[in-house]
Amino acid sequence: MIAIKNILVLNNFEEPQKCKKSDILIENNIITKICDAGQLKTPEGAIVIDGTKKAIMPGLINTHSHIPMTIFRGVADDLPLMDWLGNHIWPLEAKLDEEIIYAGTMLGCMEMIKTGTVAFNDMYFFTDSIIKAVETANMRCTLSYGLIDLCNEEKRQTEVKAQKDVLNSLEKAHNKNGLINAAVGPHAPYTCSADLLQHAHELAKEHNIPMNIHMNETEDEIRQIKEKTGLRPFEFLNSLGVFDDINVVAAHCVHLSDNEINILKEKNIYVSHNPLSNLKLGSGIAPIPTYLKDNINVTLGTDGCASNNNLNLFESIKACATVHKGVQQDSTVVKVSEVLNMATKNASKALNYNSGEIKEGMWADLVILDLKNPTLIPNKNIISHLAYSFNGVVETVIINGKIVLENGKMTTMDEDKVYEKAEEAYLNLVN
Ligand SMILES: C[C@H]1O[C@@H](n2cnc3c(O)ncnc32)[C@H](O)[C@@H]1O
Ligand SMILES: [Zn+2]
Repeated sequence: MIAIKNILVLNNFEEPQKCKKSDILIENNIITKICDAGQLKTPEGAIVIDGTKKAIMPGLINTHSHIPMTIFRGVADDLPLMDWLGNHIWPLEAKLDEEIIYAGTMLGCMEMIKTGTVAFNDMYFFTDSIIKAVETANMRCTLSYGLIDLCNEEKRQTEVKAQKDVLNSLEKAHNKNGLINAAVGPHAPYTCSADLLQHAHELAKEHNIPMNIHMNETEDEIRQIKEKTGLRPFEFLNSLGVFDDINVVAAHCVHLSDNEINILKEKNIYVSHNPLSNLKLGSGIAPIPTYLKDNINVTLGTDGCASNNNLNLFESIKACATVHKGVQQDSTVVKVSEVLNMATKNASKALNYNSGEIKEGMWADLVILDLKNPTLIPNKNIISHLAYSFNGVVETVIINGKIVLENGKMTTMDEDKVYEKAEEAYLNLVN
């Protein structure tokens, strides 16, 4: 049990004036009580956190990452997507092994936790190593294996077999404490055959799990699909039935026609907006204000550390809250509450979680901020600061009712060892 006393609860992004100091009780992995400050009787044996001069917010949820790619930080800067992937990232990924993946995932979990992220939706390879690291870190996640067949029948068969093993591992991991969840991850329309996309869709439906896919990131890939199929990517996948009856998290969604935006609406597709990756790779800027007007579900992601180059979701929040104002020359678009909801409750809905808000009965996935932080002062407008000024350095993080970061220190891992292993992994990757 954890009792948090006299803390400012940031549970209403729309009406910041209604946020007040309260006491919170966590039992097992659930928030069981929220009451006025001073009203909670501390249960015997509870860990007590004094929340004076602190605030608590829902933990952030990153809906698009490639967590082991922390090891790729800085390896291929200032290149466009296809050159970056084909000539730099994929050749290096051919050298990956279980140790590199484990080291990269440990570093990624540490970075996310220290910057207030409690859960992430990931697509990568070597899923067993990722599971091992995430279990050590005690993070919540939805993991998918990146399916790529480049329209080659032999490769498709290997991918289908690998996918089966991955789902078995993920099911076992999920059964331990529910922290690890499965998704299917066809990489993108330009790397997957129609058969592979349909196979992934069938699996998602059969297992009642989401699909995680890169969509319409660049004009170049859209041209490729149009040449091959006569249709734009969303139209092509829709014609295959790939969006039917499942939750789809579509990363990027930078360049969409009006008809494709209608497909987003009709099929209730969740957009994972990755503004910093799109800016760095020169891909473009997604029309988020249009999506918001159309009531499309928008969430936020970082993408991997070779295109961002960090996993601090507060940076993506600020980018999202500012870049669209500049592009549209309209400072009223993408409001603070909208962008904070993207990183919390919208993401929770996309991934079928019970978090993203601070309410009785919800999972205890929470982040405590020390208000004695220069980027949060004056302490008056904290919710505005979360979007525009906060540097992301959080004090305490609770995931599934367990304290994983305490006064800025990881409780689940030896930080120096993680840094050392990540340096070693980098050398093994590039040499
Ligand atoms: C899982 C595979 O996805 C690759 N990847 C990482 N970031 C991106 C991106 O922005 N667009 C397309 N593909 C991406 C990663 O390197 C793996 O190969
Ligand atoms: Zn990506």
